[in-house]
Formats: sequence, structure tokens, C-alpha cells
Amino acid sequence: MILTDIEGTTSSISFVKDVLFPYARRALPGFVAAHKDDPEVRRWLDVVATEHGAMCDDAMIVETLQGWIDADRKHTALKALQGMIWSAGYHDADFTAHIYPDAAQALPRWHAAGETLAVYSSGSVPAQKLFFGHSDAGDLTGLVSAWFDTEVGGKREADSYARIADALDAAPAEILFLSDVVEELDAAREAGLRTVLVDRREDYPTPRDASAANGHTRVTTFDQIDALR
Ligand SMILES: CSCCC(=O)C(=O)COP(=O)(O)O
Ligand SMILES: [Mg+2]
Repeated sequence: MILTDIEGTTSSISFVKDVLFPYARRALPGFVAAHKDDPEVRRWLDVVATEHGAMCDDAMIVETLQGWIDADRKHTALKALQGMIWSAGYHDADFTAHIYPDAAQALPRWHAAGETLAVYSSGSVPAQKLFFGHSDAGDLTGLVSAWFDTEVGGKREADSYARIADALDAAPAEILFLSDVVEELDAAREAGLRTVLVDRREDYPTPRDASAANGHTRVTTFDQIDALR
């Protein structure tokens, strides 16, 4: 069973930072003005307001969210709202989601070999489905059996991986977790998962050496994972 991260693992960090985040930042004021009374939108805006001290209007909430985008905060409320905003971008074909060619080839190969594939990303589950559904390699959602976001817990917390193993009805050691972030891999290993550091030169120009990899098996492309499954 393979559990994969998205940004920096299946797909480039620069697509997320240079395409998705600026799109959400620009669209946020208009999106909030148009949808502030939709219950699902209001719920997340109120979460932001509460964190901001409760006494804040929608303009202040928008400013807070834009600050969180600039700081790359992986906050569940921000990620839920970003997912709703990106939906228009994908449906209007403003962009398709980047996927590394080696990942676009490996995922169907693993799926065809009977491997169960799951995704765990800070992006909300709807955003993950949009991402895989509108990738450069077409609709890949049919390859993925389960989707997890930070509603299951933070990616640097071991308990999140224990919950994911439970949800997948798998022993932790049956799951191979792929990520570009060593702290996420540390948390997964603490929960008993097997781990692989995906250390792509396009995202990380300086290779992470053995000490930076902190004992996690290190690969630079998905092809190298075939031998580890
Ligand atoms: C899949 S939604 C776009 C990516 C995103 O917003 C994000 O925060 C990705 O973080 P990851 O956990 O996949 O590194
Ligand atoms: Mg990542």
C-alpha cells in the first residue's frame, strides 16, 4: 500500500507556489464577497475569525488568509477555501495540475500491479481530487482509493499516520509513505509506517545527504521506488 504526499513529491513545489497560490490570493476577495453566506464557506471564515480574536470583519479575514498564503501556512480552513477557489480555475482550464512524468507513469503501473494507492496532503480532499482530476497527465483520480487531508491531523504528528492506517484497515508497516519533507517522514516512521524521502532536484537543488535524510530511504524519482515496494 502506498501513501503519497503531493507538493514536492508527485508534483512540483513551483506549480503550487507560482500558479495555485497566486490564483487563490487574487480570487479570494471576490470569492468571499460572492460566497460569504454559503454555510460551508461561512464555517471556515468563522474559524479564521475565531483564531484572529473573533472581532474581525470579512475584509480582515481576507487579509489574514492572504497573509497565510504568503507564509505557506498549512491551515485546514485556508486549505478548504483554497480548494473551493481552485475549482473555478480547473474548470475554466486556466491551468492543469503539474505531475512529474515519472510519477504519472509509476502510479498507473503500481495500480495495475494491484497496489492500493492513497494520498495524504495538506491540500483539502476536494483540492486533491481536483488536482489529480485535472493533471497534466489527465484524470488520475481512478487510481486513488483513499484521500486524507489535515482533518485527520497534522502531517508532522505520528497520530495522524496511525489514524490513516486504521482508516485503511492496514497495519502501519504495510504502508509505504512518500514525502519530500523529512519531519513528515519522521512522524510516519514513529507510527510504524515505512518511509521514502523523495528528493527531487527540481524542488531541492541541493541533495539532502544521509544526515539530512535522517535514516529515510532517499530517491530522486518514482522509478526508484519500484524496488522498495
Ligand atoms: C493538492 S492541493 C495543492 C497543494 C497544497 O495546497 C498544499 O499545501 C500541498 O501540501 P503537501 O502536503 O501536498 O506537500
Ligand atoms: Mg510535500
